[in-house]
Amino acid sequence: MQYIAETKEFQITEPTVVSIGKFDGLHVGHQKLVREMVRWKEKGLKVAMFTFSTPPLSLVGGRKQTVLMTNRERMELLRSAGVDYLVEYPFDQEVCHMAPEQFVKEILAGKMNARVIITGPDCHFGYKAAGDRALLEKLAPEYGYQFFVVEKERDTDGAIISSTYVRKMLEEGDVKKADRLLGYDYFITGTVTHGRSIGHKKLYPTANLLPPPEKHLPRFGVYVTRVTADGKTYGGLTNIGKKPTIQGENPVGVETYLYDFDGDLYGKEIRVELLDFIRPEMRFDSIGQLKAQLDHDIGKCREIFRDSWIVQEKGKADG
Ligand SMILES: Cc1cc2nc3c(=O)[nH]c(=O)nc-3n(C[C@H](O)[C@H](O)[C@H](O)COP(=O)(O)O)c2cc1C
Ligand SMILES: Nc1ncnc2c1ncn2[C@@H]1O[C@H](COP(=O)(O)OP(=O)(O)OP(=O)(O)O)[C@@H](O)[C@H]1O
Repeated sequence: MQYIAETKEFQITEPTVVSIGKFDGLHVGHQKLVREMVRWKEKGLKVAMFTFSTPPLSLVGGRKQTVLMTNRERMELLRSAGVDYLVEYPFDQEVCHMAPEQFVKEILAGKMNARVIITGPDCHFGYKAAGDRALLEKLAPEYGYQFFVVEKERDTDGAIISSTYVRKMLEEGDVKKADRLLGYDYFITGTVTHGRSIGHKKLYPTANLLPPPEKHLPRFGVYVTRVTADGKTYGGLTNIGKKPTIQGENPVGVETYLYDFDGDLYGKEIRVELLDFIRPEMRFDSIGQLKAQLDHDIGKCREIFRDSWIVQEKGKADG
């Protein structure tokens, strides 16, 4: 896949099938759209995604806008979905003020070399987001592309799947639903760092990671997780939050106890996939009480991994 980021100076010469959007999380609705695009490969088109690069922590209405995926994670998922070109266009004043027709002419038909454009029904682009499906349809003959709309994929209860909806489910701690909407298990990756060493002295040893500031985190609490570290997969129990039992202001951390692991992960990159919500993060009156709760949580969840294929299956697949 060719990754074209932070530049406006590019020209795709191969004919393409193009879509526009944020594609945050690449949920099952996005995946349906991408599958429709990939079908055009047999007709000789390359799959090209037009997205805007999101600054690491953008402010929307004065509120920090977190994302399901960092730009790098999105790039990796789009690559494995079969995308040939990923354009992360700088989101600046010029493009914000571009007339919709000019956007179609210069960017979609021009730089992206679109012969086919596929979007959802609510696609918007250009100045004041005035460009829409009607305009794309109208301009198709003039700029020599075919235009198709993919209907919105819905959840089993009829709700339209969107990145906003997935973020909301995570905020409510409903990771099972979020995972279903995403079509894969929501994950957080990062490098294992040193905590305050209270864990291995008084509690349990844990692998701590500080998530990137833009990463959307679920409700603070304890989650059953699958952890990949050093090419191996482990069952885990992960606390996401600020450890209110421990004095002082702690940064938001993702801290995992790994089952059947005895080793050192400091400095290594790990991937923590969220499978189920166990309980909210709580403030205990003493470390002793927190320890009693951890004994209980760890014991209870060991059963989940013993009875389940979750970790073993992944282990087999990894060879
Ligand atoms: C499974 C699990 C559940 C946890 N639950 C809580 C909790 O409810 N409240 C809390 O204050 N800390 C909780 N913690 C965090 C502990 O306070 C933390 O492991 C300990 O302070 C060690 O931190 P350190 O690695 O920085 O030394 C939990 C940790 C784990 C692994
Ligand atoms: N559920 C869905 N089914 C099919 N296509 C979808 C679905 N959701 C979004 N799309 C399409 O994917 C493209 C990228 O959309 P975008 O990432 O902006 O959507 P979104 O998930 O609805 O995000 P947000 O919640 O931020 O509005 C658009 O063409 C959009 O219409």
